Amino acid sequence: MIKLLVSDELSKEGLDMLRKGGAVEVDAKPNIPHDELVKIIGDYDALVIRSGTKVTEDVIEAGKKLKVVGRAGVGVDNVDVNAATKKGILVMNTPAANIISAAEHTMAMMLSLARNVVPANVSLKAGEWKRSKFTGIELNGKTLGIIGIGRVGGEVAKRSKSFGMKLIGYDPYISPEVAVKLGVRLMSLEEVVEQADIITIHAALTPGTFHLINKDLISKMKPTAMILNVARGELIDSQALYDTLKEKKIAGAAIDVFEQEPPTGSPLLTLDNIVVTPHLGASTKEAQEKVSVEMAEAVMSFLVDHKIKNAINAPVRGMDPKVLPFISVAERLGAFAVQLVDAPVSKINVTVYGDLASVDTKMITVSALMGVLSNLSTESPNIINASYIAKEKGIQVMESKVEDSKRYVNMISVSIESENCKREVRGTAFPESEPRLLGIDDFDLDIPLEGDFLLSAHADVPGIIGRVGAILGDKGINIARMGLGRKDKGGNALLLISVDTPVSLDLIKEMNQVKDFKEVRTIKLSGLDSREYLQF
Ligand SMILES: NC(=O)c1ccc[n+]([C@@H]2O[C@H](COP(=O)([O-])OP(=O)(O)OC[C@H]3O[C@@H](n4cnc5c(N)ncnc54)[C@H](O)[C@@H]3O)[C@@H](O)[C@H]2O)c1
Ligand SMILES: O=C(O)[C@H](O)COP(=O)(O)O
Repeated sequence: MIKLLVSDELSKEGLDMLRKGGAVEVDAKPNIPHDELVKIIGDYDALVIRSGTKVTEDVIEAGKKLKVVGRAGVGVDNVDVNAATKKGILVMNTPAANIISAAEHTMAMMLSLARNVVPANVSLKAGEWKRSKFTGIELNGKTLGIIGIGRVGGEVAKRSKSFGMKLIGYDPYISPEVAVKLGVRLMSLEEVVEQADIITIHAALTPGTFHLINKDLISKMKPTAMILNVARGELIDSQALYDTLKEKKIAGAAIDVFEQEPPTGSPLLTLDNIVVTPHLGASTKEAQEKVSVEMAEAVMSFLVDHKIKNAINAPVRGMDPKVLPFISVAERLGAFAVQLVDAPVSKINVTVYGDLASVDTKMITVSALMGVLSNLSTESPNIINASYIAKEKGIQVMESKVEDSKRYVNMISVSIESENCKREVRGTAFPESEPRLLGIDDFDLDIPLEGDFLLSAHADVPGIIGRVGAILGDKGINIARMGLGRKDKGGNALLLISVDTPVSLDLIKEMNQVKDFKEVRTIKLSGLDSREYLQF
């Protein structure tokens, strides 16, 4: 039975969905201490989390059976994605399910800050009636600086525009067209910080965005300006923010997220010009239902049907459907090619020809690599860790694209180099048919790319096929199909026989001694035939 652990609070709807059908045994242990998680994670195939659980390297190492980490939410900065990738563990999230809630919370924080809602509430409840003390500012006509104009930043832009705000922003990765559509004038980070009346941060936390808003930038803010952070605590240098607020060098801040959560003992909590909430951006009934249901669906369909959705560390995002039938072709070609070389592989070149040359073919390269590594590695390569394992083994991976595919609409070539040789195999997928092998080195063939083979390179002399047939017949090995290729009459020839039972290595050794045979090999693809292919 597949076992799944939920280690943060997940709404009932998601939990019910995970438990529906009984295919998966679900344990919910919200807020489990880290040490306890490390102790028990070895029993589980899947882990579902929110931002509370830290999926650090020790969790990944201890997760011997772990296949997937599902983040019910956006940020995966609490997951060591590199460590998961090395181990072939899929990491997925729900990229859009809570963004409206995060944007609405940003607006709530902005309005609350602008109109002193929180201190006025405290004052009135303490028996005071001080109206002028809490005079605020209008958002109308103010300049909002949005740093990080992705999903949440974009939603904040739309809402702020309807409040009559002028929008400026910084995001090194969005296109000018998207910014124009949102009505945001793009400028440098420094200019945004200097010109904005209110700054709101919505970048993802990455090594490159840690303390993006540092002491130097904070010192450039207008003395009347306010800053909001509903993204991640680590995006702002909180010591610099504290010093600035303490000295009243800016008007205020509204903070939902902290460098350390919970922010126990943080000096920020002692200031009266800051509004804080305990990471509530996604804490609405609607968002929690959506993230939990979406994550439950995605994790179940991965565990049960081998379908991947919203992957963080698999090369499937935006994959063209055209690529799909070629995934198993590439894997089989890789597995075939590597069995043609005897020395350690130093280089793999995957070339796509024809129609495929116009689309993203990263999945084809990774699949070919998986085929190669399935014969070289004990580490169970999959689409997630194949590139990492290849790098570890010092194998150089190259990809090329050629628009002209000669005779075929599409073709893939996998060539493998080792110290003393270079071998190449070519193949394709015809519509509604099994993968086909179209050639080996200089020889053209056409034979289904499945099962086990006997390959013979020999002199093009009469009687070879008969001799091979007799040897195999003698051992009770049935020939299923046969492909024959030669370049010049009387020169070199190649025979590829698809056999019903594998040919033993002893027989291969024996045949290599026979006159006229230059290279006899057995090639095994039968392990791949029974493999469950991932769908997207
Ligand atoms: N407080 C909450 O509960 C809550 C809820 C949802 C999301 N979040 C957080 O909000 C943030 C935004 O989420 P999203 O869904 O919009 O993510 P997103 O990936 O859609 O957008 C992030 C944007 O940041 C931009 N970016 C990357 N590097 C940058 C840099 N150096 N400077 C400026 N911009 C940069 C990216 O180009 C992208 O447009 C994330 O940090 C996410 O974890 C928090
Ligand atoms: O990145 C996110 O999705 C938010 O920070 C929400 O985090 P949460 O799931 O812990 O509320």
